Amino acid sequence: MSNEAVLREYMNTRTQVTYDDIDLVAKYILEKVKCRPKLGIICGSGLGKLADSVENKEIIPYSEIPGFPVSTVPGHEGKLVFGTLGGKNVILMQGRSHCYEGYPAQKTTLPVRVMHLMGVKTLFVTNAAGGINRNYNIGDIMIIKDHVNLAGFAGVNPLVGPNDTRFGPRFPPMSRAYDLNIRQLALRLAKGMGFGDFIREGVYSMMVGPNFETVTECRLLQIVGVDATGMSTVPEVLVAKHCGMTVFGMSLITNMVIMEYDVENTANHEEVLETGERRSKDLQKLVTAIVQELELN
Ligand SMILES: O=P(O)(O)O[C@H]1O[C@H](CO)[C@@H](O)[C@H]1O
Ligand code: HPA
Repeated sequence: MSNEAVLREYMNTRTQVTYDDIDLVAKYILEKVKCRPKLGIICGSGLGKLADSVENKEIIPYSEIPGFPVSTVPGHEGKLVFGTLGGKNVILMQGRSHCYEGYPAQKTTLPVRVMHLMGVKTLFVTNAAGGINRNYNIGDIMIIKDHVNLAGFAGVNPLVGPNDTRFGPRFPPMSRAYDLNIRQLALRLAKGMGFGDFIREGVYSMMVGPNFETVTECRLLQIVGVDATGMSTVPEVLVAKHCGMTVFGMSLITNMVIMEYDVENTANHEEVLETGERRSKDLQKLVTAIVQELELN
């Protein structure tokens, strides 16, 4: 059996993935590409077109990477795209996996730890989300200033389990998860591009899904100060902060959640993908401009 096959079989049988396992995966990927990225970008539902802005692409499908979770959801292509964006070396995840697909939170976030061991210091997370804030509109871009880990209230947290301090501390702080400097930069650039009418800053919450929320759940989220809700991102941010990364996040408001009982319309994934398609050029422009101005450490 080739070394690659041995690694694949080994990773597929792991229940508790260790630091050394993740290091093997990081080294496996680095052997396949020339690019050495300092910035990672995760593309949410229907937002994979961000990869169109990447130059000098080197692509690896997730299915070829031992131990990598493969997304089963439409709108998540499942490719790692390396290259340059805004003059910086980046690794872009064209699609993500989610806990509702049946993956434990530790597995959905494995790519973040892999990026960390590959030398990535800054992580951009993007997602499609339902608007809770009644002042928001479909197509708004929300810079994430904080999150509520509702999944965590139910015990879904990728940091549960033995802690390896080579990644980070047992009790990581989470009060300043989303980098203020990048948020301010993004806001300034968005306004400069004429996006002032649809750029927002707000709080994201995550429930596991896969069902969309009930009316009362949405009303509850509104009461606690949530502006937009989804089924991803939070586990990735927890793992990224745990290993000391700088994090920046944006939600595309793809639909407004249903807040009235007994109305006919319902949330649906098709609308989510359509809005992603409609805003994809603006998002590409904004992300590229932010990356261009960013000082990466
Ligand atoms: O969070 P991303 O991956 O953007 O996807 C969002 O869109 C899907 C629902 O339409 C859910 O997976 C939700 O989390
Ligand atoms: O309304 C929503 N709820 C949860 N996740 C979502 N992802 C896109 N829209 C939504």
